[in-house]
Amino acid sequence: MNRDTSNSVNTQQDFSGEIVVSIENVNFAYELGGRQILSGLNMEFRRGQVVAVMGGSGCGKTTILRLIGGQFAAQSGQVLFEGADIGKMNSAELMAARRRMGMLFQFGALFTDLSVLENVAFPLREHTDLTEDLLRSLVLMKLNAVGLRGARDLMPSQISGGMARRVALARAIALDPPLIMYDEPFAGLDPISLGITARLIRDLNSALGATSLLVTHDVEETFEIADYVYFIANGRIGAQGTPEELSRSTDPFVRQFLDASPDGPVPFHYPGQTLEEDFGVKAQ
Ligand SMILES: Nc1ncnc2c1ncn2[C@@H]1O[C@H](COP(=O)(O)OP(=O)(O)OP(=O)(O)O)[C@@H](O)[C@H]1O
Repeated sequence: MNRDTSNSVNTQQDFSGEIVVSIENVNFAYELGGRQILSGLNMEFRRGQVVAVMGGSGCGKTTILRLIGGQFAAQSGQVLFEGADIGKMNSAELMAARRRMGMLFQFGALFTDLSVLENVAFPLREHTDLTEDLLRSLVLMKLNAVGLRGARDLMPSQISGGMARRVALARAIALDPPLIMYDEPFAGLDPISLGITARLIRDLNSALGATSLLVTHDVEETFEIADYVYFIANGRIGAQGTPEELSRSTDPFVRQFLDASPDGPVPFHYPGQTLEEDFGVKAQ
């Protein structure tokens, strides 16, 4: 399937916030493997928005986060963060840009030998010269925001998975970043923790006046909190729109996702050799 935005759910983003991240005509392939992962990709992330990036396994969602974080550079096109081209930054500029991005990785690992308080203090100790008193107050404010001020002295082994995710969230926002990127923030959470985490992502984004970029498979929770959703397929935007627009869509690609159907335009097989080439038989 080879789609672009022009034949997908046809909407214009009408959010007034300034553009924080802009992905313009990006083409990307990893050196290893050589397969084209992103092809002429265009996306915009505006201030104040919670934007979800969804799509099948291996379609390139995490790769998009890596290009924004500057871990990899696009072969062509631009990834702009606050107007500056991430791919052209030197290492000092990249470090400064990354300080303005909060990142919560899949299963947001905490440092197991540091207390909850010290986990959240970590980025502040790394990047600022705050006095101990000020640092402690800031950390307690972040822990308060995620409802875990009382858990400050516990070690990661003493808290639940849902609580650990909230501590990781507090750590991701410790430096008040204008951009927060979440890679599968709901993975492995029970339904209650999942709901709490989703609501926190929305509330923290509003409280910080930030932009949140969410890579996720969880349609229901995501559609509750996102302002805008991009569906990726074959390295391009397969569909985009507000959750309301997408929910009403009859596009087979969108429906396959929303209805979680195994059959549809999104292929089950990773691209590769044909059955005939591998087994010497013709597929029926
Ligand atoms: N460092 C790497 N080197 C080579 N290929 C890679 C590398 N990282 C990812 N890939 C490949 O790039 C493609 C996109 O990977 P990516 O992790 O961005 O997908 P994804 O949409 O986040 O998938 P999932 O939802 O399963 O996490 C995959 O086919 C993967 O095998």
